[in-house]
Amino acid sequence: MVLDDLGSSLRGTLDTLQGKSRLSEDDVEEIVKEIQRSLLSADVDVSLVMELSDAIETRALEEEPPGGTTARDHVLKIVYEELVDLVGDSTELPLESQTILLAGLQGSGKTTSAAKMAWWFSKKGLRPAVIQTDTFRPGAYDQAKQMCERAEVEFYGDPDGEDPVQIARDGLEATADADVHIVDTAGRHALEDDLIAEIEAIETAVDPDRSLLVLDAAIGQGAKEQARQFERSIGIEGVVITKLDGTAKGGGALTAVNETDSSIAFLGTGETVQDIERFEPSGFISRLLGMGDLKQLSERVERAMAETGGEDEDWDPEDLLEGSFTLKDMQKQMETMNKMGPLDQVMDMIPGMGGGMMDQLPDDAMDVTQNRMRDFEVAMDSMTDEELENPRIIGQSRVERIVRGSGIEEETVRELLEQHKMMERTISQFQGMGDGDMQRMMKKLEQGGGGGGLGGMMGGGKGPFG
Ligand SMILES: Nc1nc2c(ncn2[C@@H]2O[C@H](COP(=O)(O)OP(=O)(O)OP(=O)(O)O)[C@@H](O)[C@H]2O)c(=O)[nH]1
Repeated sequence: MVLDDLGSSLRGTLDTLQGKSRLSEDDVEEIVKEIQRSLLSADVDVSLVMELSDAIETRALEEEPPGGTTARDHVLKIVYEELVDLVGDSTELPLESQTILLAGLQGSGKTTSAAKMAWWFSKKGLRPAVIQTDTFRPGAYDQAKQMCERAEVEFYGDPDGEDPVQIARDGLEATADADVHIVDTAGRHALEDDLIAEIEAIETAVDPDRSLLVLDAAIGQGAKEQARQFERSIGIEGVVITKLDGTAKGGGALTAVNETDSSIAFLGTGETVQDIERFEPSGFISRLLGMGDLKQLSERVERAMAETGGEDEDWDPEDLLEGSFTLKDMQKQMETMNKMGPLDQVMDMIPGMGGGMMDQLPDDAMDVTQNRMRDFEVAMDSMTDEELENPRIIGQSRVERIVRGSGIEEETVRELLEQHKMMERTISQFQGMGDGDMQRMMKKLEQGGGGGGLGGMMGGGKGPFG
């Protein structure tokens, strides 16, 4: 993901400041060098890098750390603030009726992003429609239609149409009842004159409230020229950076933002329609620096809760804080987690568990965890309602029956029961807490305490990463 290397190398450098209360010039020089190296290797424009590193250097040397602040925290705060400043605010996107035009080169992810954005607006309670005007790439129509079906949003396209401008006009008319119109356009391998002429004509026809440039995170310095041309022809209000789930560097996209004097609107983090995040500078940089992103996490939890809770009227997540924590509750929690997306993305958002901690995990740790969760679910499917409600009654003979019924190894079934006990203990600590206690607990989490719950799922019932 963008500047990923910056996060881990910076953490390493900052760790050498542990215990110091003041920064020396050498310390600052070392940190600034590390930041420059990471940003340049992530394809961030040289002048941007110099601007940022100068600002960090000046502030780190001149600003007095507030009393009681360690040198490490002081410099971390400065780096955080300057990076937030570098990536800029997110593109303004009022939750109201609007027309959005998507532009970009072939394969940048426009069609995928159109469906994802429509899904995102639909989750915000608006009625979106995607209009596909790509008459250039065979297959674009079917792809857009299928993705919109998956996103459960309205779609307009004309597989036999030859004039993209006419399709755009017809599309706006046919979907007049929708609030948000997202107009997808054709891409080309390179910025050719006919692509520019076509998109200008579409822009004139649909008169969008905002035009967004879709950029693959893998784009390097080429982003600059591309951004400049699109800016000149249609005006760019925001950038959508796609494929951030890959190994791409992302620095080129930051350059494009700077070049068009625009901002980042959305981040694409996978191939399915839900893999989209609204760009939030502070959360994004926190995550990058391994400080978690509570806002994205709570959005995901809420969405997943709405989906899992909605299917089962007997289950209310709030009950967790009252009655006993049963295996059924645990099963629901696991379903919720599955709906939240890949575990590594989720863990990155948990304060104290992202960044540095993730780096220490072996690459296959996440697969193991996903497999473990699947095994747990299969084992639970072989339990009776009585056992799920009251796991304490599960003795040796019941364990043997579950093993026979599910085909899951006895050791795994026992691990599941252990895991449940551990989570039950954690939940019981939350029970009976007042709001003030809750806030203190959240604060502790923000400062890096793990705890049971989600983290407890990671290890063999021995706590986070055990
Ligand atoms: N991993 C990953 N893949 C993505 C993401 N966004 C798009 N893709 C993939 O990138 C490829 C190209 O995406 P499209 O949406 O077809 O790109 P496009 O810009 O519409 O392409 P044209 O219509 O040819 O201009 C597809 O295989 C998508 O599945 C993302 O955020 N992550």
